[in-house]
Amino acid sequence: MGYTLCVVGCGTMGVAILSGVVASLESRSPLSITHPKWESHTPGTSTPVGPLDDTLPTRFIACVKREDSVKRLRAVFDAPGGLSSTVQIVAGDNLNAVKQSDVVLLCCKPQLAYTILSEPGIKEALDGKLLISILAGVTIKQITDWVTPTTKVIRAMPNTPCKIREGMTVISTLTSTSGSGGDRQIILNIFSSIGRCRFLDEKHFDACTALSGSGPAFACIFLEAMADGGVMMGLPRPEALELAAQTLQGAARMALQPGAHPAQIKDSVTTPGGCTIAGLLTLEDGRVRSTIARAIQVATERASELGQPAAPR
Ligand SMILES: NC(=O)C1=CN([C@@H]2O[C@H](COP(=O)(O)OP(=O)(O)OC[C@H]3O[C@@H](n4cnc5c(N)ncnc54)[C@H](OP(=O)(O)O)[C@@H]3O)[C@@H](O)[C@H]2O)C=CC1
Ligand SMILES: O=C(O)[C@@H]1CCC=N1
Repeated sequence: MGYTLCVVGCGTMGVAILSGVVASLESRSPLSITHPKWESHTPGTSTPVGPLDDTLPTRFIACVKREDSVKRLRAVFDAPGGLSSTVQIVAGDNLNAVKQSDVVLLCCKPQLAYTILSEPGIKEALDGKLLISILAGVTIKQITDWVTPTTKVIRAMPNTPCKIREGMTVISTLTSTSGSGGDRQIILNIFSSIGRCRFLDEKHFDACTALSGSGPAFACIFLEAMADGGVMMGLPRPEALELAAQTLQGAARMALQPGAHPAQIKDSVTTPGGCTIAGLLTLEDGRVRSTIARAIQVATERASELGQPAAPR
């Protein structure tokens, strides 16, 4: 019942995904999370208290490189409401973790993927398992070439709001077999528990990486700039940030309503001769639309380079 999910390279995104998935499981009732065991540690308890289907993880392992990072993750997971009892954290032992897992989430830097997958025994430990890569710029074909043919390689592009279960994840599978049946359900269950998720052809992945993967950073620049404007006009900083963040959230939620369109939302705010049109014209004078759109274009082009060997300079 349930399965073990291992995050290899548990940094910013690994933490975001694990936090979201475990929080999602904890919000279900009755809940069954297996407290992890590790060879050199006292075995933890495993006390399922209710039914779970096989497409949900019940045990979690987070792998990092440095002992320092174990401490850092402990601080994250030991925080009030943290996940210390449900997530086993290990440094420098990817092989053991992968061996004990059914599904592996690869969350290291793109340039480390080959090195990690080439560690002795890893390929064999991945035999027949689901390997989900969130690496920017590294293709399914590249990863497939680095593992054995029985490993089912999936590509996903999540974003940091997964941490609060407001993520956007795009998923791609190269073949119908690697994304079929139970596997598809496993992937959907992981990523739909931490936000929205949709399947898209891999050819769109670099654009998705730029738009939704990098997007929280771009959105926060806009958010900060709005708040700065409020501060310039005398608003206290905390209130300015709250107003900006909630306004962006509200507008985004309206845009996600069925049949909604951002132009219609904009127009509905824009009273003829009013203050909104005055502000909008200033934004247009600053070429805000093409600047933002070009940022996505440039980020897409850069994403496509990330999985490639560095060109000589
Ligand atoms: N940041 C983002 O918003 C997004 C990132 N991505 C992709 O996610 C991936 C991770 O990004 P991010 O989370 O920001 O990166 P981080 O640098 O925060 O995390 C990388 C992690 O990999 C660990 N690591 C390094 N070497 C090894 C190793 N040999 N074995 C196991 N773990 C190792 C590091 O451990 P240690 O701390 O010990 O060094 C670190 O915890 C990237 O490929 C990126 O393209 C995708 C979508 C969004
Ligand atoms: O900046 C990056 O390369 C990663 C990928 C998407 C978000 N962060």
